Amino acid sequence: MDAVIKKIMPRSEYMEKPVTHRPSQAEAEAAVLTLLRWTGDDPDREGLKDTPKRVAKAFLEMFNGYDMCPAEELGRTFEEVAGYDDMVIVKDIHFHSHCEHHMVPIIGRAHVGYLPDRKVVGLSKIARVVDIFAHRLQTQEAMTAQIAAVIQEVLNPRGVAVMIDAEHMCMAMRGIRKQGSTTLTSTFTGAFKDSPEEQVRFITMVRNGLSA
Ligand SMILES: Nc1nc2c(ncn2[C@@H]2O[C@H](COP(=O)(O)OP(=O)(O)OP(=O)(O)O)[C@@H](O)[C@H]2O)c(=O)[nH]1
Ligand SMILES: [Zn+2]
Repeated sequence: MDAVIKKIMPRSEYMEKPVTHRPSQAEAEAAVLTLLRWTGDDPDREGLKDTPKRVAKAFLEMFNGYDMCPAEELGRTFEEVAGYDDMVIVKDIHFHSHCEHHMVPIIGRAHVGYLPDRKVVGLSKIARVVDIFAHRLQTQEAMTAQIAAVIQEVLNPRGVAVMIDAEHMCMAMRGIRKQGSTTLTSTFTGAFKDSPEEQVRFITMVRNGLSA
């Protein structure tokens, strides 16, 4: 597995744990204090006294995707699946991310399918990969492509399909202020890319829960 990860790392930096040069906790707290002042509030008042510390801690949790390697999650595979080689879809994977433009939430659901080539991966690992990428600053397009690419490269299935349906709070809370508008993105690789029928089957199964 290490060899596989090493092989893909130079090509796909986002698949490894990105190198980060984090500031100190004190620097992070000072930055939050500045932003509190930027809101117009008084950072010295009782209710805000511990907020810089809490926000710095919350950031470590919400952005823990920078400390994890999505390729590693897909390392353990199973081959004893009684010859099953048809589509596997994990749908409705709810996630919270943050847009890289405004650092406000993206709330959505990912649907991930693949066509196994002899081996399958634990279902939870697909959701873990979604979470790792979600816990980094994102655009929806990049997140969709990254999930598909890491599954394709590490698992090497016959094809991968990823669809994301998400609401961007930067469009709801500010700016254009459109509530309830959602964005759909999809990436298809391998047999999904080559075959419109496989794409339709994926979309139908995601939408209906059953194939047509
Ligand atoms: N393509 C894409 N755009 C995004 C995503 N998240 C946020 N955006 C958009 O990024 C754009 C940034 O536009 P800018 O004009 O640089 O910034 P802005 O003045 O804050 O834009 P407004 O949101 O229109 O007020 C906006 O149109 C956002 O809607 C995403 O995941 N994908
Ligand atoms: Zn945004």
